Amino acid sequence: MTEIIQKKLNDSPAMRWTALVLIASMMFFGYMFVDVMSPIQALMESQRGWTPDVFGTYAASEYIVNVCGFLIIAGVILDKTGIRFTGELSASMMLIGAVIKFIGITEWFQTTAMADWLNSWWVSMPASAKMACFGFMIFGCGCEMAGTTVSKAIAKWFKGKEMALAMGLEMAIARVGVFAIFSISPIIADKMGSVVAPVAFCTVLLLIGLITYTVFTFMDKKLDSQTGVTAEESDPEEEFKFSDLGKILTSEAFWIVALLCVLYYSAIFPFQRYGANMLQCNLDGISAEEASNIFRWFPIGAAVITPFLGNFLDRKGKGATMLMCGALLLICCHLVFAFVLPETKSAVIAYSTIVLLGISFALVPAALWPSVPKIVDEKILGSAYCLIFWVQNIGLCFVPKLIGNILTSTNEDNPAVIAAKEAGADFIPYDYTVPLIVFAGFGVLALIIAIYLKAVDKKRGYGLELPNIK
Ligand SMILES: C[C@H](N)C(=O)N[C@@H](CCCCN)C(=O)O
Repeated sequence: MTEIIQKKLNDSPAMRWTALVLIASMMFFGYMFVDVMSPIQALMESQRGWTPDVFGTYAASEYIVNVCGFLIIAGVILDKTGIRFTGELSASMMLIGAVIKFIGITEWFQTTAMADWLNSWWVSMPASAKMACFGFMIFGCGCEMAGTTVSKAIAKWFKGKEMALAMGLEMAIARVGVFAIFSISPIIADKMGSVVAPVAFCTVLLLIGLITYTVFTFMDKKLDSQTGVTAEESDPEEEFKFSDLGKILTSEAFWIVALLCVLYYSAIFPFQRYGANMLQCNLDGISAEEASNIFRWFPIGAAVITPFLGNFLDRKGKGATMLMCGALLLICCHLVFAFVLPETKSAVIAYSTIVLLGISFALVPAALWPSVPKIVDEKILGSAYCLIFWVQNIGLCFVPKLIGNILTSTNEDNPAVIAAKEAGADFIPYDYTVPLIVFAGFGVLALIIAIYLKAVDKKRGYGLELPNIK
């Protein structure tokens, strides 16, 4: 008897890589929007009165609704409704949040009765900042939900194929987005003479992201029709149930990965906020711009290396070992920044440590996210990703504030800082030793958990050290 083997859409490399480009575009534009204001903080202060404190509140607003439980609901939505609906919902929420933020910072909005009312309470936060925070909260819900949806979509399309490479490429593309917006946001603001222009530009890009994801949903529908997955045919046994959430939360492997994730990322993303300033404080006589130029090798280095490590993971495995190496590198880098750089003030050490930190930032994400499908069932993968993001978002929301407080309190008696403040200097030479030790401490805990994960993997046989390509 002749068996007819039907080729599925994702069996074609051209089709599955096209799908990746379409979904990664949405994240590329999303990551651009996240950081659109970061390089124009000084302009926001002069044009809209956003002090560093207002900026801190604005940055935290991205995560606050997620931390309050939205990501748990997002996981249920993702597993109940699937990647097509959730992706569209996420992209729409990102767009709606962006539009609110755009309106909030326009010249026109500042003249409205609503702005007068918003200015009448919590007066240290201007009306523009309150509206921007509200928009950023909605955007943040959409962006984090999109991040988990994209991971589930890649796991579906690349299962048994180049899954880690695809996840690595998606993250690399997103990091290029951060690099791109850091470069072009000040140029657009300068050319158009307003902080509104870069935000408007990124809002339009989010609309394009919604369109690219919509195109992907047609491809995904076709794939489901080929694999025979339709709403009517789905097996009740295979359907997501609320009790599955309990299964995830009582799984030891889930908590190991979630804790590793929050500890590692707490020493990365919050550090990213202070990194350029830390370099300026530790290297004598360099400007903020020169410090940023050194620091930008960090995300770009990670973007270049992540796909190669993803490819290595697909073919050779060694995921748990990669997590350990990444955490170890992180500790070494933060300790070099804390103790070696202030003594030597060497640009060579600064550059090489930034590159090494970039390698760490490639090793851990490249190994961490493709490991999740190995430890949880596919039907609860969306919830597992969302719950990991939820734990991680708690760290991302509060660690920047913690580091800010530590930086302020450990520099209260610093004569150089006191003198610079009294002179009204633009640049304050902070001593970053204690915050950097705290970052290294997160790395030590992440390393201990990574070692434990490797031991658990050996015992339970999750296959974290095995290649993905079968
Ligand atoms: C900030 C966000 N929650 C996050 O963890 N981002 C990861 C990538 C997660 C996988 C995306 N599909 C990152 O390393 O940027």
